[in-house]
Amino acid sequence: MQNFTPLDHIETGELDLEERQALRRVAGLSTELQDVTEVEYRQLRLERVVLVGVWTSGTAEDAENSLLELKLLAETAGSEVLEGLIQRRPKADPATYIGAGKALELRDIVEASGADTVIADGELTPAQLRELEEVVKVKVVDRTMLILDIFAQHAKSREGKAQVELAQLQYLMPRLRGWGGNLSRQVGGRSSNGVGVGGRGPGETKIELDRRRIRERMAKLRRQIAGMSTAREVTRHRRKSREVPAVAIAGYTNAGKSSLLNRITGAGVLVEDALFATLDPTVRRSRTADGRLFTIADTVGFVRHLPHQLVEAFRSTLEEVADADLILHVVDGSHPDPEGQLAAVREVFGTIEGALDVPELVVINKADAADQEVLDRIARRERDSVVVSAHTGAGIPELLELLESRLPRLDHEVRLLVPYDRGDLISRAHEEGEVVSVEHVEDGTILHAWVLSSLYSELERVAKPVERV
Ligand SMILES: Nc1nc2c(ncn2[C@@H]2O[C@H](COP(=O)(O)OP(=O)(O)OP(=O)(O)O)[C@@H](O)[C@H]2O)c(=O)[nH]1
Ligand SMILES: [Mg+2]
Repeated sequence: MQNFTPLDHIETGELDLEERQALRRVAGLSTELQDVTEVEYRQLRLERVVLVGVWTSGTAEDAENSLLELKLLAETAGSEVLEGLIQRRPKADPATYIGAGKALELRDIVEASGADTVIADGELTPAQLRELEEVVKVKVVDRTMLILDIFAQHAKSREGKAQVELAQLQYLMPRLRGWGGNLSRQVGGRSSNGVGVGGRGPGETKIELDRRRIRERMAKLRRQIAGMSTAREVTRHRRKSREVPAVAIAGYTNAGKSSLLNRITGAGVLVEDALFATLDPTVRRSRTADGRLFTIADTVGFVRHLPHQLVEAFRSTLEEVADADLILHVVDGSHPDPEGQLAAVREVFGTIEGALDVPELVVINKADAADQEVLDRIARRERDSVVVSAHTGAGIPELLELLESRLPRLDHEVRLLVPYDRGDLISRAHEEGEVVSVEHVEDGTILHAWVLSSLYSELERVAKPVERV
């Protein structure tokens, strides 16, 4: 087939399929179907998809990587990928995304493979979606919709859910007119109660809402999100004012950010070989070898062409990164294109105010599975980097050492008599600083410790210097 490059290694594994069918059978026996969560319900719907991409620039390898990532995204959303096709052309066809002739070929492939959905590797205009759908005769979903869908499946917290819904509505708004009479089929999926890929969240029940009501809903969500991020800001401010240094783990999705957090803190954070396993930032407290307290936060993963609606909606979460004292930028050294991942993440950093000013330490992860040559190549390019494996623990001591050397130091030594009614200051010295000794005497506690400047100035105000200790 001229111009169309099938990717034969894109087939979904047999085991995967078996697992899914097993899941389907067991769940189907249950009489409590209405009780299963939306995510579980979603897994009952096995979707068979064909992927299609337009390759306009870059190498053939880039194009393949992009489609392989789309395959992972599709599988993360619960689909079974039947085939992947790429068309080389100077730019996407304004009418049908791929060329008209290729659209017909695609229709034949869809028919022959029994696919029920086509996923296009880009953001399509409403008209392109509609026209391609008319040719191929099955639902067409684009990359943006797919990512929004995954986020909708994974959002757990109230804030995360609100952020995703806002992003979905933003995506939907300009498409309301374009889809016209097709709207309910488009948004609601293919069956009457369908929540297929791209159909979750603002689906059926909201279709009847007119634009004005959607706008109202969006305004309400924005207010809610603003309220929730205020609460977070208060927490963050409190953390800041106590001068506990903050480390943020950021990076491409599936790079191993949560695994690294677990390795460093022993926190039981969900690790999954899935994209966007983490949507709600987890903050943990940890200590350096010399006892200094710091916080370390896991964050939502980034992906190439992260829908701008999502960047917007998740801004408050991403600001966590801009506020940190240090960013651990995790990259998967075993990925075919780690440099591309680093660049994609930095592009998102560029859109968050202040994020580029935060010192960044590149953590090249999955050393156990990566090519030594590739590891060396990245390490040469990224001068401020360390090679680790969250799995085996290799390189973690070096990482911690680097991390410690980058955190604000406890550079004030105090020997003070703290009055008994200020026991809180003693607790803080234990929490934030390094206590050498405490001794209880008649009129207070004699504290000998190393502390940060904030606590130092407060101690200076209320405590009396002592000679001995
Ligand atoms: N071989 C190998 N695999 C790893 C390593 N670290 C993480 N992984 C695997 O990579 C996958 C993703 O790990 P996570 O820690 O969930 O990655 P994440 O960056 O938090 O991913 P998202 O939250 O989805 O963005 C899992 O299957 C991990 O087991 C490593 O050092 N070596
Ligand atoms: Mg994670």
